[in-house]
Amino acid sequence: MQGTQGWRKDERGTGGSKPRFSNRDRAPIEPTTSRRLARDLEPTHPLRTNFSKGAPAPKPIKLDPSFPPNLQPTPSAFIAKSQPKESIPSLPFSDYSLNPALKEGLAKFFAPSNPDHLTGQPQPQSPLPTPIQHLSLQHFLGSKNRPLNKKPGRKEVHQVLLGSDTGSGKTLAYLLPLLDALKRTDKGIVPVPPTIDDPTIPRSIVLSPSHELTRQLTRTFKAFSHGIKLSVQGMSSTANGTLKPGVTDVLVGTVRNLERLVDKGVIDLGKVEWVVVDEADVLLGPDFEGETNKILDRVGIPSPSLILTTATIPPSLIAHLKTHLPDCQKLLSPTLHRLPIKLETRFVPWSGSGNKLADVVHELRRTFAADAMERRHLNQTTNVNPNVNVNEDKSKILVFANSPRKVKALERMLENKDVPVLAITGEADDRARGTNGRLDDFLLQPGGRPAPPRRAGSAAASDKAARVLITTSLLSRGLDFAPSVKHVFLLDEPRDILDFMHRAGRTGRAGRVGQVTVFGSSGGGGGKGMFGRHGEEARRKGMKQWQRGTKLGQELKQVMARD
Ligand SMILES: Nc1ncnc2c1ncn2[C@@H]1O[C@H](COP(=O)(O)OP(=O)(O)OP(=O)(O)O)[C@@H](O)[C@H]1O
Repeated sequence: MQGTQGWRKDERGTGGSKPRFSNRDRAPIEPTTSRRLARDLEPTHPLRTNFSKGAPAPKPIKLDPSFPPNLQPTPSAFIAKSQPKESIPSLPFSDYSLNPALKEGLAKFFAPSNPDHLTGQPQPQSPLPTPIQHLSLQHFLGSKNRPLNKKPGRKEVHQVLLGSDTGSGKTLAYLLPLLDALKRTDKGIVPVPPTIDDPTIPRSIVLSPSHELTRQLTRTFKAFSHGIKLSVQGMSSTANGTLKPGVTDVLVGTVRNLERLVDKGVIDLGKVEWVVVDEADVLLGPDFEGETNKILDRVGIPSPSLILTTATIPPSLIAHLKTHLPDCQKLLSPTLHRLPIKLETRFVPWSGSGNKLADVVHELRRTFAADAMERRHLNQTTNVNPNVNVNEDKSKILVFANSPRKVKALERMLENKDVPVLAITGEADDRARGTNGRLDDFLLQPGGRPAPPRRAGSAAASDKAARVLITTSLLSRGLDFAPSVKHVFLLDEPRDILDFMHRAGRTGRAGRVGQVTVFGSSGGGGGKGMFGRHGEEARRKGMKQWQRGTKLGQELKQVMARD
């Protein structure tokens, strides 16, 4: 099983990064040493500012009529809780006051379904909670060391922001306390069996920005819901036929789908006790804020608990919190706004041949060849189980382009060269049809199990497995890609620093090694893109200096300082 190997040392056993070389004998790619992009910015993060009790009274806050009355700011605004100064302890999951069924669920979730592909050895059991999981579990549930002082019979209402880097386990950080709370307040009474015309009445809703993420989150929830005997439904498609009527404990869906079905009367939000806004920087950002607010507005219970999760905190989210959720507690892991620890960044200049796509294809092939050599070397030097088919774990590459046109162009080129490829853009017809289809070959399934088999005889089943997925930012949010996705290629420079972090963060997840390759950055020397001339500088001086000197670093600084 690959998915649950936890935060352990370099899996390749290579002892860290080594100098890599770009294609066709061009300039060497600098080894990257550290990925902590914003190390020196951390202390100035506005959300880390502690407002002591004696601080001057906050200015009056403007109310926003588009926001639900129950979530309007209150006079106690801006009394932000300070972050714990001590380092995050690493208690096992068993030390938190978590429902026993969830503890069992965790053991199963992390239990190896297969021995390690390469060695055939059993994999390490139950990893420790990640920092954000610790912060969340301690906040919501308490632990043996620091039990919570809960007043019996008093309704708990939470407003919490969970902020942590990509791939750091934010899903479980909210899933566990949510299911625990739903179980505690579950009355377990079904008064009258619902009829087919009755609406679906969720006790909690989990909002996600895309169908693909909705399906993946639903699977993760289902991995736990059976043991704890709670019901979970996912709005996996735009059709509403799959939703069961009556009370459901968790409903996962995109904001658009949810809004549509609430309008149609298929879903009734009158009993929602908990709202989770996953990818809160997007869903409460300019593109989705209106729709998300409308949903929050229609939640019937006056003060539902609210959990926001994010890997990046842009100014828009800071502004939203200040205006609408001033009492929201910020649980921020020390790794927030950093690239994952084992993610290596490379720059590959264009060859100057005028055919950029050919350069990309060349780099794809070079990368696959390098991975194959590495695997062969590993096979020879480690105790490989002869019964294991090492081909199963061939590496995959996720390519991001900025436009569907470019996605299509690269897809055509790869197909012409007989490279099996999967291309997904927002325009793809089948995105809304209820399954992730071939995308599942690239995604991690709960507990690291292999992707569900396709129906025999279907076109997808007979396809040669694709090892290249090309997409736009559509798939850059929240999706948990399989460990075999070892590389992310950025065909175009991302629009901004936050986009870069989300795209790059699809690999190097859960403490694994990964590599992000940025094309064209060091070739031009004066480019307008995010990396621009700093790419050249990076190549010359190495990554360390680049982190301090680039637009990337400056943008991040501005994001932090603006507030
Ligand atoms: N305590 C843990 N130890 C080891 N692996 C874990 C742990 N908790 C979660 N994981 C695994 O880490 C991976 C990433 O988790 P998850 O998708 O929740 O990250 P995330 O922080 O939500 O990322 P993103 O910001 O990209 O949405 C998952 O495969 C998950 O199973």
